[in-house]
Amino acid sequence: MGSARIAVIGAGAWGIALAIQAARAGARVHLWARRPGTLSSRRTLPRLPDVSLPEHITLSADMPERADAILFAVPTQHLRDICAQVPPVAPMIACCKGVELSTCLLPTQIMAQVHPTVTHGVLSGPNFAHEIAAGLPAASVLACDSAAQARALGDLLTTPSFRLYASDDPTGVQVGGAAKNVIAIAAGATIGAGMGENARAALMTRSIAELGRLSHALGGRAETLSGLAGIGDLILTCTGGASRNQTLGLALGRGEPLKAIMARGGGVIEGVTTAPALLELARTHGVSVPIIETVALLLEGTIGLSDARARLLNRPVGQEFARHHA
Ligand SMILES: NC(=O)c1ccc[n+]([C@@H]2O[C@H](COP(=O)([O-])OP(=O)(O)OC[C@H]3O[C@@H](n4cnc5c(N)ncnc54)[C@H](O)[C@@H]3O)[C@@H](O)[C@H]2O)c1
Ligand SMILES: O=P(O)(O)OC[C@H](O)CO
Repeated sequence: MGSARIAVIGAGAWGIALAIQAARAGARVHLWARRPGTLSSRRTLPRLPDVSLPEHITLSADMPERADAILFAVPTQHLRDICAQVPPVAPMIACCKGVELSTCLLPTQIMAQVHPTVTHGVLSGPNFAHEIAAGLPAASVLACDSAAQARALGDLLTTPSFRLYASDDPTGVQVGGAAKNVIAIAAGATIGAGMGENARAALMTRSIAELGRLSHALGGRAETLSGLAGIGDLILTCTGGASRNQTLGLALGRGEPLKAIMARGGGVIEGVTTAPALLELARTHGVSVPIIETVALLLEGTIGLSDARARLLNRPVGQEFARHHA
């Protein structure tokens, strides 16, 4: 059998990094861009200034006609529209991290509605695009309903520097990927407002309980949140300086208005649209998510920073882990 054919849909920072990684793993790569424009001529993106797209990666505004796997690296809010333009010729893997605001659906659920006949999976974990593009060591998770299918798809992208672990819990993996962006906004705001690193560590740790409850209520597993797509990505996004979500939180914590921060651009900041969607999802399932709720209220302007701080600090202090009853 010849080399695998991988289609990457979306030529932003993450799409380019994934295309480079797929080529590094030996695949023939078709990278779809909405507007190839200057990327075609210069083979580089302002958001990834040290990276140039290898010539053997095909960059095109045409959708792929054949592939062994199709990776979607587009903003979650546009996944449905873009997915509908892609022919269902291969398993589809969501590489975006978020929840659709209009439906409260996770990326694989959106893809399953649009193209019910193909396999759906998700790739998520602690991965900054510029480091993956540079070939620095990293690990991530590829989840499908079937672990064997996840393993087979993961093998298409795995190299010694990019270790893809298989999971059969796409729901837990997607809750982790979506929610860590919201928690990173809170973590940034904690630091920006001068509350200190102890506070940030407490917030990150307590969020794991929140995300575990949500995953469980949606049919996923709480333990998935202790893996790469949960705690792993939470650590990276809440503490790594390159995170857009954390950077937005830092500015909010310093008192900058959301509108002014968003006007600066700098790429998609998924936590802003995901916070209200996750909150609605949690309310629908009767799950208590105080950190996510506080971020959502802060972003919509219903509460200010001092109210946000008070909401979290004035909650009753309970038992850290409730004993499980048989
Ligand atoms: N950048 C990272 O380090 C990284 C890592 C892992 C996952 N992700 C996830 O990947 C997804 C994409 O992030 P990114 O960093 O590549 O973003 P980016 O801002 O670099 O690029 C966004 C991409 O979406 C496309 N796009 C923008 N608006 C659109 C619209 N209206 N309709 C259709 N397409 C549109 C752009 O053309 C571009 O290809 C997000 O869900 C993000 O959370 C990013
Ligand atoms: O820059 P962020 O905050 O969107 O985070 C990027 C990746 O999701 C980190 O895994």
